[in-house]
Amino acid sequence: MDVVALVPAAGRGTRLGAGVPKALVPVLGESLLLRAVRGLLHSGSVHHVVVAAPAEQRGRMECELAELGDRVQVVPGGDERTDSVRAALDAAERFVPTAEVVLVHDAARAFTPAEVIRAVVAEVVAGARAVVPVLPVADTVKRVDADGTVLSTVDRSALRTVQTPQAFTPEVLREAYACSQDVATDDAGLVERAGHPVRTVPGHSHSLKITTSFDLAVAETVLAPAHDSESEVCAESGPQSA
Ligand SMILES: Nc1ccn([C@@H]2O[C@H](COP(=O)(O)OP(=O)(O)OP(=O)(O)O)[C@@H](O)[C@H]2O)c(=O)n1
Ligand SMILES: C[C@](O)(CO)[C@H](O)COP(=O)(O)O
Repeated sequence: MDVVALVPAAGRGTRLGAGVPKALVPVLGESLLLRAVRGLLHSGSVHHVVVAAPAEQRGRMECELAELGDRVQVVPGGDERTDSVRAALDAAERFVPTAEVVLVHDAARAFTPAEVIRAVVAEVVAGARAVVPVLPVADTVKRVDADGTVLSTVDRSALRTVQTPQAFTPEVLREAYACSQDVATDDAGLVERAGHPVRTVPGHSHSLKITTSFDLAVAETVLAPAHDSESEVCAESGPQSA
């Protein structure tokens, strides 16, 4: 099965406020972008990666990823995440027309464990057309009005927070993007609007989206050390396969 991952990395990182695009922010000496793309390829389930970069940072991101070889392409992204994914999807059709599974994975989720990547791919290989990793909601959730007064307490038992990588058949993702010019907060949202069922697999706390300076501190002290020691063990025991 030929698997391509699209990596939107064209965001500004406004909430992090690092002064450079978030994907280029280093954690223990390596950028979020390099960590995210290498994690996909080293999972053993992903064969090609198309990165959507800020247009003016395309060359810099190509240099950042050069060590990973020609299985990685970098294209200009867009103003919204959805625009960046659309640009990467168009490019993937040219670079990897043979792909049978397409993942979409935030560069900001640079510490996603390999087992999550392998799980979403396996679910599509097993017949699902769209798959997302999810976690249960740990806090009580309330609906509030514009003044901040509580309207109701939501039943959280059926609620899940959603991560990436999200996995699709190429046909379903293309159809979802062709059907809609809307901005969606995730890709599965467009697939849902196109009327297709979306399956879930367990997500992971280490797949945290690095959004704020607190998240970056968690990455430096917890996620990167754990990920780096796990990678050393995997390197010693050889590559994994899908
Ligand atoms: N126009 C955009 C906006 C976001 N992204 C990417 O989408 C992922 C998830 O977005 P988020 O974490 O919200 O990143 P930013 O948009 O950079 O964050 P902020 O809203 O704080 O600026 C990131 O890898 C980001 O680079 C993208 O490719 N193109
Ligand atoms: C796609 C996503 O990571 C799923 O949780 C998330 O919605 C992206 O967040 P953003 O702040 O809307 O870019």
